[in-house]
Amino acid sequence: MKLRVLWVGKTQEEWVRCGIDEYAGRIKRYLPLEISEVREEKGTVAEQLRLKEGERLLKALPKATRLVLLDETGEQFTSTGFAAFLGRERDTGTQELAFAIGGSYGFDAAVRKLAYRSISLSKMTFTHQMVRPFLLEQLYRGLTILNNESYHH
Ligand SMILES: C[S@@+](CC[C@H](N)C(=O)[O-])C[C@H]1O[C@@H](n2cnc3c(N)ncnc32)[C@H](O)[C@@H]1O
Repeated sequence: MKLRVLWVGKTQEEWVRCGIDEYAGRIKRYLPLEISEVREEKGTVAEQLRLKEGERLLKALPKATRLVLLDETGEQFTSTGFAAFLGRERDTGTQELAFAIGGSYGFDAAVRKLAYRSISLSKMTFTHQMVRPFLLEQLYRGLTILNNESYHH
């Protein structure tokens, strides 16, 4: 199974980029990972930004992908539960599992409609930039759990 992480807009802070690079590198020891970045839309009308960014996210998705949205209102997992979810996808023939992080205003209806699941990292709202290393760390943690390694306590 291949993992894909999609997000909207460039990573602005160097310290966020360091976290992304660190955990993306670690994940690649276990599974192929591709990061897809789509252009952030400029403007002030939230619906228009969501619509344009949604079109770009959908265009960046290969056809045979299972799409999981990162959303503060989504389903919550423990890290072991998330590892079990990854393991089920890996072991039941999912070719590619894609995790999408929305732009500053989240996702539009077309993206939500296509999604297979929606997951929350917390009931709190993070910036779309901060969620990048948080998600990658949880993917890495999940893969170490599946491999019975000592990272998770
Ligand atoms: C600033 S948030 C957008 C908040 C907006 N109220 C919404 O309706 O989604 C930007 C993106 O970061 C991600 N995000 C922020 N907090 C999150 C959380 N607690 N769990 C999962 N994803 C989160 C989501 O992908 C979201 O689309």
